[in-house]
Amino acid sequence: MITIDQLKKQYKEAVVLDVESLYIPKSECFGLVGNNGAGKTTLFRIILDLVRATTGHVLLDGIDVSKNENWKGRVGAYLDEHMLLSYLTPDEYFEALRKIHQLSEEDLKLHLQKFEELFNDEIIGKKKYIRDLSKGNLKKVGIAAAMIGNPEVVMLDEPFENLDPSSQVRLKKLILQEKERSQVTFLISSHDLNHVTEICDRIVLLEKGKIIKDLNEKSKMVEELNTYFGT
Ligand SMILES: Nc1ncnc2c1ncn2[C@@H]1O[C@H](COP(=O)(O)OP(=O)(O)OP(=O)(O)O)[C@@H](O)[C@H]1O
Repeated sequence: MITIDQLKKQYKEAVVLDVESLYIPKSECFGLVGNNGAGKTTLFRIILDLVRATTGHVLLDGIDVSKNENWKGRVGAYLDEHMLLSYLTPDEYFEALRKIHQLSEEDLKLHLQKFEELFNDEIIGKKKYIRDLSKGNLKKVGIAAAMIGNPEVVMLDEPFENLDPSSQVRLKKLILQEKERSQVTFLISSHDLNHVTEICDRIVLLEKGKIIKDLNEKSKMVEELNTYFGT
């Protein structure tokens, strides 16, 4: 589904990403881990064409994301709060996205029902602007927004960060449900090794922009990552 080939990102002399080759198949739950500055967000931003690679390319089912717009309706993402419209309430924001994705009111209602447990009665109908939400609740709005319109690929940067423990468990359940029900391909970057190893089929470890481990055996994942991070 996603093919990455000879991808390099350089800022002046500094090479911050250098991925020779990476293939992410449909419906894989792909985890990306690495220390601060390893290049995780840069990789996500290049896949979303928010940042242009210095060399190489990212293909989504053969479409070069930097040369063609046709992939955009198939991918949902939440990287940070800059992706939200902070002057709207969550209800207004979801309504705007409903129109963009040309969904019926019933479709949106059904979509938001999936997030009822995660929202914990803090998000919908509260007449609070997005800019005034707590960090965890902001994240919940962003994740729900990323998944509107049944995208085939969902990219989440640090989805567990700032969520309370029960919300973290609810989010894991939701991701696994969506993967089962709709064969969504998830790309998840995280510093939370427990969560990411629990839900991901495969974990790639980045160090200084390079892939140094590509793990897909559950038992080995935990052991190898704990050894690497000294946890
Ligand atoms: N616009 C930019 N100009 C110069 N360097 C940049 C720019 N954007 C990112 N970088 C550098 O690229 C490297 C990778 O950053 P990136 O944000 O991708 O790391 P990360 O793995 O997501 O880190 P973290 O875990 O801290 O979020 C860092 O050294 C960062 O300083």
